[in-house]
Parts: sequence; C-alpha cells; structure tokens
Amino acid sequence: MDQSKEQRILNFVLQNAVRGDPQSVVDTIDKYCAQKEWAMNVGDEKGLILDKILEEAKPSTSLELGTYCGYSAVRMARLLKPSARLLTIEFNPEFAAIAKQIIEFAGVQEKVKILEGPSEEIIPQLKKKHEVDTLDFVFLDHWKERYAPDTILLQECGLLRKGTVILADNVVCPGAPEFINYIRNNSHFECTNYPSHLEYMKVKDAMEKAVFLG
Ligand SMILES: Cc1ncnc2c1ncn2[C@@H]1O[C@H](/C=C/CNC(=O)c2cc(-c3ccc(F)cc3)cc(O)c2O)[C@@H](O)[C@H]1O
Ligand SMILES: [Mg+2]
Repeated sequence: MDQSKEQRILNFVLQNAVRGDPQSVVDTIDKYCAQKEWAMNVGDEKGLILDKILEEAKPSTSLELGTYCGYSAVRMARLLKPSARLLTIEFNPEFAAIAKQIIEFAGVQEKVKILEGPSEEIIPQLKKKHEVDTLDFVFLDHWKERYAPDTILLQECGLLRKGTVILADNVVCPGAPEFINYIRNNSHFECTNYPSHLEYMKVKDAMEKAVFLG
C-alpha cells in the first residue's frame, strides 16, 4: 500500500531535520510543504503570528485542537518554558502516530501530550483525567465548524479563566463563520483579527484572537 502524504512528511523530517532541534523540524516541514506537497500546517507566515501571541501569553497550560502532523505542536512547544505543558487533541490515529514521531524527533515530548479522540469527548475529561485547572492558551485548528461548539464546551467545563487567550486559524480560508459570528458578538470575549495568507500560498487568510474576559 503506497505511503500517505503525512508519512512522506514524516520521512522527510527524519531524513532532513536535526534530531532534538524543533526549529529545524519546523523549517523542514515548511520546506517540504512549500516545495513538494501542500499540507494544512499553520505554516511559516501565520506561524510567526502564533509565535508572537504565544510569547505574549507565556502560558503554563496550553491546549491545541487538531494536532494533524504535529507542526504547530512543535512550533508552540519550542517557545514554552520548561515547566509548561501543551495538550493536543487528535482523533485520526494515523495522524496521531505521525505527530508523536515528529514531536519526539524534535525533542519536545516532555512538554507535549497527544490526547487521541474527538475534542467533544476529551475536553470534558481535561480537569479530572488530565489534571488541568484552567487553560492559559487555546489554539483552534481542527474542523472549522467545531470551533464555536468547542469554545462553548470549554466555557461550560470551566476551563477558561479571565485572560485565557484563544487563537483560531483559518477564519478567512477555509473560514469559520459560525465561530466569528459567535465570538465577535459575545461580550465575554475581546477579539482581534490578524490578516495573513493561507499556508504556502498567496491566498488570503487570517487568524482571530479572542481573550476571555471572565
Ligand atoms: C472534532 C475533532 N477532534 C479531534 N481531532 C479533530 C477533530 N476535527 C478534526 N480533527 C483533526 O484535526 C485536523 C483537521 C484540521 C482541519 N483543518 C482544515 O480543514 C484546514 C484546511 C485548510 C485548507 C485551506 C484551503 C484549501 F483549499 C484546502 C484546505 C487550511 C488549514 O489551515 C486547515 O486547518 C486533522 O488532523 C483531523 O484529524
Ligand atoms: Mg489550519
């Protein structure tokens, strides 16, 4: 059975990146996806916006929805302080297995924990099963129609605190209209839009930051 695109990305990382060097893993995936096969990583341009907002937030506990190959998990983990933790949720077992290997190759496995399953099932388990108190940072990059329901679910589970930063990818392309409509009309969130471009393309995209006001 021939390889998947995600397996080809993993192999390219194993053969071309520097083990234990998360920046080289990020750069190597960007090189492959810009030159050989497009893939839905947040990418280098929007990645710089993610970096800046994450560094401003200085989170101890972060959550990512939609691990995919682990590009953004490695990208975020490389900026986290040693004691900080990133939990990342992925329901596709093949993608989770690829991401695990990429995260381990990058050497950030101590900071990153992949939780396998659908976000609507895992989010309610975060407090009791995964010892989360509240989240400092949330990165939304999974199915776009899940952004709004999962943001509501995070609130219902008491996982947001005054100042929690939520950053959503793709609010222009492919778009997340229900999320944008929900979050911008909700007085409990302070929203900021960051225009950018779709990863590895000249197509317009944007990220949306929503700070929970409590
Ligand atoms: C409820 C639930 N629970 C757990 N894991 C979940 C989950 N829902 C999805 N996942 C997981 O997360 C990833 C899915 C990401 C979806 N991202 C996109 O669709 C996406 C698409 C584009 C794109 C833009 C223009 C085009 F022409 C084509 C594609 C760009 C992007 O940046 C995207 O993020 C994937 O790994 C999936 O298994
Ligand atoms: Mg995305």
